[in-house]
Amino acid sequence: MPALLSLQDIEKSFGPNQILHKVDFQLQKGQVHALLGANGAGKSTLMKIIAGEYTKDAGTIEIEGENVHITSPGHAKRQGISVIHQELSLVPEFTVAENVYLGKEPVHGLGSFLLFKSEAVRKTQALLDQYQIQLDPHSKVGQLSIGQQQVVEILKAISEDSRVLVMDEPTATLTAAETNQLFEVIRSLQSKGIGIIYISHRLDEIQQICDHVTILKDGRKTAEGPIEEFSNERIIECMVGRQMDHYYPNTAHSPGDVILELQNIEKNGVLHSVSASFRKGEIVGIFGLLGAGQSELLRILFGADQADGGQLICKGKPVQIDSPLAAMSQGIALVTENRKEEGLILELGSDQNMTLTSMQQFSDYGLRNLGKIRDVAKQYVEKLNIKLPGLHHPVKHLSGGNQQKVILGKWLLTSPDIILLSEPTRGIDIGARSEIYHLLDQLAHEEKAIVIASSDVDEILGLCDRVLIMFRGEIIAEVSQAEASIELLMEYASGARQSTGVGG
Ligand SMILES: Nc1ncnc2c1ncn2[C@@H]1O[C@H](COP(=O)(O)OP(=O)(O)OP(=O)(O)O)[C@@H](O)[C@H]1O
Repeated sequence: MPALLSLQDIEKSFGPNQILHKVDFQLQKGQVHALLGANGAGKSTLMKIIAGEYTKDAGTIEIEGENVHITSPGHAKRQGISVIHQELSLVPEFTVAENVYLGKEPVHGLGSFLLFKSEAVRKTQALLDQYQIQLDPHSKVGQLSIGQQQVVEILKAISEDSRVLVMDEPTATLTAAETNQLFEVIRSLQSKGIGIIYISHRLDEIQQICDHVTILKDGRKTAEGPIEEFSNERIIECMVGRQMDHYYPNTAHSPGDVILELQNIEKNGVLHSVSASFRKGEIVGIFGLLGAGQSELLRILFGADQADGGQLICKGKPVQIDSPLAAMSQGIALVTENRKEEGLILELGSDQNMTLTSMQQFSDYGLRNLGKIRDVAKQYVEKLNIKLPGLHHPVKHLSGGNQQKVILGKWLLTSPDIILLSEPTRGIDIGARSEIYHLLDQLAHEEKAIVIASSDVDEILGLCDRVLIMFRGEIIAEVSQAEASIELLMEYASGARQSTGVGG
């Protein structure tokens, strides 16, 4: 039987840079096929070719044995190929059914429009039944969770008879429970013969949901086969080209004086009586499910949002942090989750982007020291393993993960005393993650206070000296690295285990 989708010898260049080199990829019916590779390896470029967003320079594409020449996104859709992007394209004011059948409504006449609406509900319900998905076709999409909204996107794709679904980091913004629900939907699609190309940097998920892997490195396929043949170690080796002995640094820190103290921080409806203290030279994790208040807390500490009550004490003095500028003058930096929106000037190169925020460091008598800028940028490009054609190359052309690394580099360069990070490795490949963990460890040894809010349990357990766990806007427990385990963290974070009465 021919493969559902077969790519052979695909090549693609942008200007002088060849991005894909004779890449082969075969997707079978009912397969969940992981497409893996470090940031910049070429995964998105390959997917954009099958989605009709880019045209290939060479190679062939076959769908169920038939040669196709995909010319546009519309054409790819008609061939049964759909991409579920991270940024969803739904209309929040419309119902589930209206969103699924959006764009297919009749143009003329109220009568036929009303008929269309009831037809849309009927057809959506039929799809929900067919795939055994629990969702009300009448619900307004804006009121659904992100996980449910993603399911609506999937329904939209299958309503158009998609046979190939590309999912790009589908769980990046999902809670653990939503991830499990998504996996159930994926299994149901799989059982009906739909093929899924699954892109993710989370190896635990890949082992759980995928049955086949293809790995790219620098635009070349380095390995392919059933998931059973791939341990995490082997996957990493194929991705980064070497073994990784010490993924986490695992060095002991010796925390010094308290540098930042939070006393009863309140934010109406979001945070309740949050007290904590952070010391020089330690890495503290803040763990909670999505919406537990951890990112809001960091925004308040950085002055991006204002608290409604409570007190902050920085370096022994009560302080008012009412703007990011005020935070920066106290030596506080925040690497946010929305790195793309908040972080880059797309037309500028990585050197400029990384050094803009810490310009004083790179100026001599008011003039920019271009040599210094270049040297420091180069150093961080190496440290963070940023893949780019050149330091001046506009960051808009970098892969998503590499853009994130540039922003991370920018903040690390401001030489802060207190570094707050929200989901610091989301979208970042495994090799670079490890580099970042080692860098943060080194910064802790240089007496910086590091605070990481993350929903990645593995990262919290592997990196942090102690963990504060948030549930519904409160810190309900504090556990040391020695005590922490996935089960314990999840029990607290889900509310199944009660508070240990922390505070202070
Ligand atoms: N439109 C473009 N113009 C120039 N270069 C591009 C363009 N799109 C992608 N590239 C380059 O192609 C390479 C591969 O990028 P791609 O986005 O395919 O990587 P990826 O494997 O999806 O990475 P990530 O995990 O970071 O998303 C990168 O070096 C990127 O700079």
